Order: sequence, then structure tokens, then C-alpha cells
Amino acid sequence: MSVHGVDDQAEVGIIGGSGLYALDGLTDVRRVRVSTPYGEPSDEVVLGTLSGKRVAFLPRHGEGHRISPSHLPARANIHALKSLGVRQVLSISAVGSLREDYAPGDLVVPDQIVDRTSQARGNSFFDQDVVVHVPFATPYCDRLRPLLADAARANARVHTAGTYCCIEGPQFSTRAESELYRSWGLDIIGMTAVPEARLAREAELCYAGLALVTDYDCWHDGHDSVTAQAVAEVMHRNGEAAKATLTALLTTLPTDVACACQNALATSIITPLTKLPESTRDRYALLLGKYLPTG
Ligand SMILES: CSC[C@H]1O[C@H](OP(=O)(O)O)[C@H](O)[C@@H]1O
Ligand SMILES: Nc1ncnc2[nH]cnc12
Repeated sequence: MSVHGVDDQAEVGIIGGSGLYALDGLTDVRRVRVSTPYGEPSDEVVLGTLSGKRVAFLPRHGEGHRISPSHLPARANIHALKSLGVRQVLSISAVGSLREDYAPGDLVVPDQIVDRTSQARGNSFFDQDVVVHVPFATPYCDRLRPLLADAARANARVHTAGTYCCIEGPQFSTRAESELYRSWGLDIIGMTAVPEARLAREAELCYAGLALVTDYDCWHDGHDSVTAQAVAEVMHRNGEAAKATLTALLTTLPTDVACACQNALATSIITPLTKLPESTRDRYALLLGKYLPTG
């Protein structure tokens, strides 16, 4: 884990998705390379001030979109943000729509996730000596979600809830899969909410998603099936709505908050922490520090 100075601190983390590889309008910018017990994050973290808040911006797929969904270093990304002092994370994503009334260009603030991933994506930080079962019934922060939705309203049509179906990818879905997800009542589809949301909860961070609808996946008779190029084009056109939403949200976002997300481990650690090997204590220092016995 790298050690950061006071200048390398931020209050809010922003993870940029497809089409959002940089954040305009930041002042007092510093770029920091962070190393973590879980390897290197997707890219350097860009620290800067936006709407009076110190933010840490990380492009999920790396600048130039180099890392595919199955290989994202999600553990390193979340750990890096936490190590910079971040307590709230806003995660931006391009998604397909599984329903007519969530149209391309709309914004969605999802409230649920269905995990259809199938590869080992590093779903937990706690992979040695300690077993932790965090609550995940509400995968997104219920305090942060309405604030994000309110800030989004001035910039596009906003849907204040939706279930994000996270597929493994990198291929888009078959029509049969798309119809199956629709029959299950799922609303939007993407490849990246898992394990990011799981890890944010384990790291006791408030986490909310801003999903930009780019396409109707492949189920809609009146629309061409999704292509990566079409997603990129819509994101290019509508990325401004995401940036304007972030700028507005940060203006009023409280940073000194008491939220259940920030105590998610309090009732979740099943292994007694009294006799952890030194190396394990080091690995989990940032995440379990406040729960480790001292002396
Ligand atoms: C470029 S199309 C598919 C790609 O876009 C979404 O990424 P992100 O959530 O990072 O915006 C989707 O999950 C896929 O990774
Ligand atoms: N239809 C879709 N399926 C999966 N990920 C997406 N990202 C944007 N559109 C998508």
C-alpha cells in the first residue's frame, strides 16, 4: 500500500466508465500512482477540486479503454480510492436498456443488481485468514441515490430506480438472454457493477451508480442491436449530462456523513481478529484497521 501525503486526499471518488476517461473542470490537479495489496489500479488517479470538493477520479477501463470488464482490477480501484480518504463513490456507466421507457439518452440511478458474471473477478477483499459477510440487500447507498437523482434531473430524463443486470461479457448478450432478463423484470444491462459495488460495501464506502442508457441491447425490433461503436457515439454525445450531474451534485453533497454503509463491517466479521498473522494484518490494515485489536 502506498503512503499518501495530505495533498493526496479526496472526499469523493468518481469512477468513469466507457466514454468518460477524464473529468473536465478540475482545478488543483495532481496525478497519483497508487499501489495496493491487490495490485495496481486501472490507471493513475487524478486528484482535483470540482465544485469545492476534493475528488479522486479513476477511469475504470484505463485511459484509452485498455481493460476489459472481466479483467478490471476492481479490488485495487476501490482500495486505492479508500486509501486516498474517499468515503463516497460515484460510479458512471454506459448501459443497455431492457425496457421501452428507459430510452437511449436517459439517466438511471439503479437500486438493485442481478449478478450474471461467471469468471473469478475478485469479488471480495477478504481472501486470506478472515471471513466477512457484509449485508448486500441494498447494493447501492440509499442516502446517496436520491441526491444523485436530484442532481441529474436538470440534465436528462432520470429514472430513480432500476435493476442492473451485470453480465460477464465482453460479448453482448444473445437475443434469448436479453429476452430472459426482460422476463425477469430487469431494467438495464452492463458488465461492470459487479464486483465494484460488492467491494465498495466491503470497504465501507457509500456507493451510487449513474447509468447512461446508450442502447436497447438486442431485444428491440425497432432498433439495431447494440454495438460498441454505437455505445461510444452515444456516450460522446451524452457524456456532458453525466459531467453536469457530477458538478451539480458535488456543490451540495455533504461529506461529513453518518451512513450505515460506512459501518458495514461492524456486524459482518465472523473470524476473531485477535490472532491474525502479521502479514494478514498488513494486508487488511486499511479495511479492518478500526476493528483490529491494538497492543
Ligand atoms: C463499450 S460498450 C460495453 C462496455 O460499456 C460498459 O462499460 P462501463 O460500465 O465501464 O461504462 C459495459 O459495462 C461494458 O464494459
Ligand atoms: N447492451 C449492453 N450490454 C452490456 N453492456 C452494455 N453497455 C452499454 N450497452 C450495453
